[in-house]
Amino acid sequence: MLFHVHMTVDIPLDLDKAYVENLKAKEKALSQELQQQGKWTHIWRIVGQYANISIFNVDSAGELHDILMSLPLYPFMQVEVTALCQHYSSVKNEEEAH
Ligand SMILES: O=C(O)CC1=CCC(=O)O1
Repeated sequence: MLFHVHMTVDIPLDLDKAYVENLKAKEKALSQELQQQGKWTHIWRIVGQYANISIFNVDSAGELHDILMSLPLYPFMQVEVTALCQHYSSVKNEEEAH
């Protein structure tokens, strides 16, 4: 199942800098692990915002939920999830679309 996920990060300015850098490093490591596994297939920075647009390819909505909850920066994120399915005009088959 494909999901479009819009993550907006808002970290309080008074948090300890080392703590924040550690969270970001953990976030990056987990994100890259999930990308290597083919579960987090795209991540794009939204220009001018501390936000990203990502595409996830997971087995279920529940799996996506668990992944999002496990993100180290999750407590400081607003997350909007949109479920995707194949458009009838798409020239790609479902596998290629991933
Ligand atoms: O910086 C962000 O957009 C938040 C984030 C998600 C994965 C990652 O490495 O950073």
